[in-house]
Amino acid sequence: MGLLVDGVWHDEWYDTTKTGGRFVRSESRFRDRVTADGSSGFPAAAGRYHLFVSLACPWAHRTLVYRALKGLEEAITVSVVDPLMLEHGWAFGPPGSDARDPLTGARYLYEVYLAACPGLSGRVTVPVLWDKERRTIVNNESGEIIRMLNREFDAVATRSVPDLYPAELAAEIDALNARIYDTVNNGVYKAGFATAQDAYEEAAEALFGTLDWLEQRLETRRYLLGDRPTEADWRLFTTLVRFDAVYYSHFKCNRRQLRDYPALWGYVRDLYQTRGVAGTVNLDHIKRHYYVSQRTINPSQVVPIGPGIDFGTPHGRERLAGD
Ligand SMILES: N[C@@H](CCC(=O)N[C@@H](CS)C(=O)NCC(=O)O)C(=O)O
Repeated sequence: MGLLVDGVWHDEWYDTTKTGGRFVRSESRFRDRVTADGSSGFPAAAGRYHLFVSLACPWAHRTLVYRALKGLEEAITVSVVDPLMLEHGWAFGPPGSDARDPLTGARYLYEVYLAACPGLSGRVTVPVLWDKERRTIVNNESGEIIRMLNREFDAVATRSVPDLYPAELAAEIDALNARIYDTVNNGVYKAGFATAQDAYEEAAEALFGTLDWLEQRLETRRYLLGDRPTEADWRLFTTLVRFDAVYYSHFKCNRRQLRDYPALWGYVRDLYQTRGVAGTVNLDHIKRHYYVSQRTINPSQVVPIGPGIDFGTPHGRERLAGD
């Protein structure tokens, strides 16, 4: 865990002293776009772009879900970092190894950031969308990368899926995303990284307020916006699939488990069983990343043995008509 300051890596944990014990996520730095027509300077093409991901990370996971849904596995290559994020940040091999990323030769992800921008200051996060031709980072904001994967790569996608951000639903998706980002996707981190009781309680109460609200919504709708999944569902999915294994215990989000919510529990299994998605979920990386890397929360670095979760059991949600 750490960050770059003027191109030099510093090993330090998030500083919450100036924010009343509250975790404040920093803005992503690289915000260019790949476009189908190339007007942005980054034209969509098979084999040109690469994703750096962690299988543990819910933000990176979004990009892997889209890549699988759209059949972009051949067109967009991937490097997976080691699940442990320790003193050098994300690394391409386990601690102490000399493993290097086959594409860039880097040992640590911060070297990839420095290749794109020497002298950079800021956090080194996954996912990263990398352009092999210009040898630079196009974008490191998952919400933007999935929008590109949704539309811009259609000429090279091998599976056709309905638009996940259709114009007629865009406003509703944006509104759902805003609440879900603040209280659920980032909400679990705000609860888990809080270093003050009030900051923790505020985040945890808001999180369960939204989960109760989503539970009600999903009692009558198969997906958040009706009878087919959209971007809002996939953004929620990557947090929910980690909930009982890490957020419930490690991040103290323990008023209820996901499995105590009948609709949400069926919903997450429904999404998990969507073609291609199960292969993007790696509970071993997820558990090891959080429990071992985040030593301020779990100093012993012991990884719990449970819970036993089977996302493959029948969910019965086909019977729900959209509204
Ligand atoms: N806003 C970013 C957030 C990505 C992010 O925070 N990723 C985490 C992993 S779950 C990370 O790499 N953290 C490293 C750090 O904060 O130093 C996105 O959605 O792409």
